[in-house]
Amino acid sequence: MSPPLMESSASTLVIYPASQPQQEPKNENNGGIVFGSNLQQMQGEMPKEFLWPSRDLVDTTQEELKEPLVDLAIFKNGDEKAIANAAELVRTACLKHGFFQVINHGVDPDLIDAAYHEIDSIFKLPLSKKMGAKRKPGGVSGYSGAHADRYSSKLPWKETFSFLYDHQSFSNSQIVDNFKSVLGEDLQHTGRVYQKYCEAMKDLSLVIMELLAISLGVDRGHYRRFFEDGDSIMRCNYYPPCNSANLTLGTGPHTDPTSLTILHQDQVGGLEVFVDNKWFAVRPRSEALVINIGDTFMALSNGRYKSCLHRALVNTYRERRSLVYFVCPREDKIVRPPDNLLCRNEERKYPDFTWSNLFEFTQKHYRADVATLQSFIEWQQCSNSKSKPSNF
Ligand SMILES: C=C1C[C@]23C[C@H]1CC[C@H]2[C@]1(C)CCC[C@@](C)(C(=O)O)[C@H]1[C@@H]3C(=O)O
Ligand SMILES: O=C(O)CCC(=O)C(=O)O
Ligand SMILES: [Fe+2]
Repeated sequence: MSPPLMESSASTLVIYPASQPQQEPKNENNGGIVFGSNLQQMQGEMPKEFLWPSRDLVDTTQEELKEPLVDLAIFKNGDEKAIANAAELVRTACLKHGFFQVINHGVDPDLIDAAYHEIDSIFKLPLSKKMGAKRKPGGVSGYSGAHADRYSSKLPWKETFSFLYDHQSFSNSQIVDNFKSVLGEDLQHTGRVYQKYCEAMKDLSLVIMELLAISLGVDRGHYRRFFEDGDSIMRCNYYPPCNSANLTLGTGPHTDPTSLTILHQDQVGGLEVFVDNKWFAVRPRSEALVINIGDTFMALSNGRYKSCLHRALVNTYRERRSLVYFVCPREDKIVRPPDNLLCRNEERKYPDFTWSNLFEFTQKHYRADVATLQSFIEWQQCSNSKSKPSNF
């Protein structure tokens, strides 16, 4: 029996109750919502699973944040005074909200364009093909339609495709191989584009790590060395247009559990950051990359640098895309601030943890939100007790 479609006129998505509930692990949604961009636009009332509480929706100021634009050309010129000035800009932004943008970052604009082009190659695939590449429970890699297999409420109005990037892989075709195996030979070129994109992101992330170290006054190479052998995550986001855009969110309010996020958004706009108790729009700048501090870097700086609280709105008329590279350490690395960051008698804000533990927490026990790190620390502390915090 084929599933009854709740579909209507032109373009973007279909949502249908599945005919048979599938065997899903605990916390996985059995409601049968399937969200696919290449099918038909649902009309009428918004399914209740996509409704977000008004406290998460309101208060957008429409104002743009005057965040610093950090010019990375200084690293090419080697002008130490300019580097110190840039580090000061970064420090001020990270102490306050954990967000800045970089220009002259060295990533080829044609590569960014190609990466956008390949977002379409992925999401315009038939739904059956995308479902064949579906993320496995407990892992982050693969296709996800509205995270409907994981959650049953506050579904994000988006499709995502994620994959891991091992900084130290001996193979220079790890992503090409991954695309071929999960999406087929036809997506080989897409894999090649993202292979190059991730290589460029890795190089850039290490430059930013150096700038962060300078800005915190620790050994300049400390964070660069810490992340050199990391295991990062690349995610392509596709947000279909939504005729009830004011009732839902593309990505709900959250801080990234990862270390540093390097994000490019298209010209539609929708990314917002929370500063001084208000949501501010981040103006899309094609020449810039957005940098967010994540929870793991907040811990590495002993809480000095704020993990950036942000969200993504959807648009009534236009589809939106973003390219997100989440910088992560190697999974078994102990996350702890460098000794020479801590002043005499300064208390540690967070106990030691490994990235693999925090990652697992976000995939198996907790839906990343505005309080992930604190909830993780409490969970770790009482991991032998029965009352573990959970927001599932
Ligand atoms: C460790 C991770 C959890 C998320 C994927 C990676 C990096 C960022 C996280 C995420 C994007 C933060 C917002 C909520 C989330 C559920 C999402 O909307 O996609 C998060 C990711 C996830 O668990 O899939
Ligand atoms: O699409 C965006 O602009 C934001 C996405 C985001 O915050 C995320 O994927 O973590
Ligand atoms: Fe994010």
